[in-house]
Amino acid sequence: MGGTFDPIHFAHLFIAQTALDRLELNKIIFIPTGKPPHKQERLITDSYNRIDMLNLATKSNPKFEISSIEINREKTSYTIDTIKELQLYYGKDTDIYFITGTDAFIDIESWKEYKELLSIAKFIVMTRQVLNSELLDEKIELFIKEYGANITKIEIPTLDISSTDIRRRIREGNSIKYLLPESVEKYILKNRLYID
Ligand SMILES: Nc1ncnc2c1ncn2[C@@H]1O[C@H](COP(=O)(O)OP(=O)(O)OP(=O)(O)O)[C@@H](O)[C@H]1O
Ligand SMILES: O=C(O)c1ccc[n+]([C@@H]2O[C@H](COP(=O)([O-])O)[C@@H](O)[C@H]2O)c1
Repeated sequence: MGGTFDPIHFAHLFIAQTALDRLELNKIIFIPTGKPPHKQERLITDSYNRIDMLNLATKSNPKFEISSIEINREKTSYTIDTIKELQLYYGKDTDIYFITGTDAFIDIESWKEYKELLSIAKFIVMTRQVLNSELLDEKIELFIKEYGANITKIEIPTLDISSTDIRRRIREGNSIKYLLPESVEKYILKNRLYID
């Protein structure tokens, strides 16, 4: 599961656990982006802080792992490069799924080499609000027909949590309690993240 995770919050953890359960996966790998292709207009928090928060949030779940493969890449993080690297590492007999929310997936045609990506990677797409669900379904159908894509859409209860909202709350001096794990909340306060 790729993401900026700036910071990780309960919706991320919930969709990861839902994917794990529904598809009976062996594990979830959280892959924080190094230089995200679609978020270059804003300054992303240092990768070591985002990794620290991921560690705190996932440490109680033995099926959750974190990978630094995108962080360690000098260049922009593209999902196609990540999938190819993972496929090489785990071998052909391992099924690898890329987990994403519908808000990210609906723009996949703007991703690097998206046609090839859709043909080599399996996707798990989690519903998220702010979405034209008819358009999404049309796209999924087209991708399956045109590129032989393997896409599993999972309907989840709407979770109105985002990293953007959490950062805004901190800037405005509001509480972020119950939107993310307490250990992550404490880490953010201690390290004075997102204050300006
Ligand atoms: N509330 C949510 N419901 C469903 N999917 C989510 C939710 N929050 C994040 N995701 C998905 O998790 C992945 C990683 O998300 P990301 O790290 O960009 O978090 P975000 O909350 O969307 O961040 P930001 O607000 O900074 O854009 C993306 O595929 C995104 O669609
Ligand atoms: O590969 C691409 O071109 C590409 C473009 C946009 C987003 N992604 C990936 O999609 C995931 C979710 O992105 P985001 O911006 O919602 O955090 C994250 O792993 C990004 O690297 C990938």
